[in-house]
Amino acid sequence: MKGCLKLTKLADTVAINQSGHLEIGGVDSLKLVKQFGTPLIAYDVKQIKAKIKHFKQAFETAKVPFRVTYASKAFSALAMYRLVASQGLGCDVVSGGELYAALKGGMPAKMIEFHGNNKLPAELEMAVDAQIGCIVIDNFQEIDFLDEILTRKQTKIPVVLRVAPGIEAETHRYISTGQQNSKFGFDILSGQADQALQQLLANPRMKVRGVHCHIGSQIFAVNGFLMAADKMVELLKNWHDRFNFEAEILNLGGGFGTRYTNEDQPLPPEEFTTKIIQEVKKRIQAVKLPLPEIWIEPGRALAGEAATTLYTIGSRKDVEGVCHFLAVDGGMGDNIRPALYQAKYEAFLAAKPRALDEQVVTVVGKYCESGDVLVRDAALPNTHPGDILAIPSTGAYGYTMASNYNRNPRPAVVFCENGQAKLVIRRETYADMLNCDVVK
Ligand SMILES: Cc1ncc(COP(=O)(O)O)c(C=O)c1O
Ligand SMILES: N[C@@H](CCCC[NH3+])C(=O)O
Repeated sequence: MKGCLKLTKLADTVAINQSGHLEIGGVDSLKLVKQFGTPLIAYDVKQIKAKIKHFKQAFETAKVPFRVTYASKAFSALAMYRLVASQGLGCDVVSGGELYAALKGGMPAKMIEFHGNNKLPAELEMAVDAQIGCIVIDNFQEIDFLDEILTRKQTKIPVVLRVAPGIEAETHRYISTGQQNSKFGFDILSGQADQALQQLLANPRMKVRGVHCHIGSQIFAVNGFLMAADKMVELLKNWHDRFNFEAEILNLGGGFGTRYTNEDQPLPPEEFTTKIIQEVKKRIQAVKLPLPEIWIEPGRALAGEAATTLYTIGSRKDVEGVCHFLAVDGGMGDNIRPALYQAKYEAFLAAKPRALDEQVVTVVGKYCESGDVLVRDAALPNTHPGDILAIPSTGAYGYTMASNYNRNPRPAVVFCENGQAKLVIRRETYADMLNCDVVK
């Protein structure tokens, strides 16, 4: 492959400065590397703000009551909670650890909702003590745990009931959650959801504010969301007629697909959201119920495309006709997604993003696993040890799913905006990694 045209079309969001280098939030990526080292996860803050604005605008234009709740499992950092809170968003948390971080990050307690299929009693107690906005009830055991806590503390909490709407989302089966055999939420068909609602309505300490569903993640077709909306409105009508229940909130979850490679063509957030809003309005009007607040929970769609990971290229292994491996100084410890979901990414050189491709290689990490692959069949110009490789769209489920496997430290994270870079998570040190080893 000699001097081929670039095989990959760079995303529109990739900025190139006058030196021809990749620029992130107005900062030269090579300068970032000099200052902070690699691997480095660099966010363009303006991109996050723009995504937030587009989601909100869809609701504002439609003039419907709403809340956009950031699914913080996508990227849980104090700086991120602070940023999304400053833009008027709430957040969802799925563990005591995320709840702790959200509160420390300045997210108002009332703007937090708590998800999870096995919330521990201690986590529920933490949520009750903080008086968060609502607990999303997922199963019968949780009702019992929560009831015990509320009775002991002589207090109340708003709750939302999560159901599995029986929708098969078109995505990887590991990240599909709305189908009947999902581990999340109450099943509708078997009558478990009815039973849960009746139990909650009879409990004076839990105020049922609404219903929730989430069909899965990295979904491109809006159809699944529309089907879920239909199912949920049908359920609300049924519950209104049978139990006199009026929902204040209809939460349709997150899962909006984003661009990792050229193959991904997501609808813009405002278009996607507008279609969902229209469907809910139409269905609610048809059954003559008052329109509840519509909530959505984007995670990846806010954080994913905004970050690029910068790596330093190291060794390579070529066996003609057999394999071509190019290794970088990170890997599955900072991005497990290719190994876990066969997720696809693109790569280019930070110093010359538009240079002609000369080779096709498998970009691998430095971890002691053959599955430690970052990009399969990456078309790249000729590379040399020390060159900086950029992998875009790494802002969601990268850092939060990172590990210390092989005692490799987690990378640093910077927020870049208007030509300024701010370190928001420092690089882990070898000493950090021994913090929990109590036998020295
Ligand atoms: C309940 C819930 N809400 C929101 C999300 C966010 O998903 P995504 O990051 O794909 O938007 C998830 C993750 O799949 C989830 O489980
Ligand atoms: N972690 C997954 C998504 C799961 C979302 C949580 N339910 C990913 O990287 O795509």
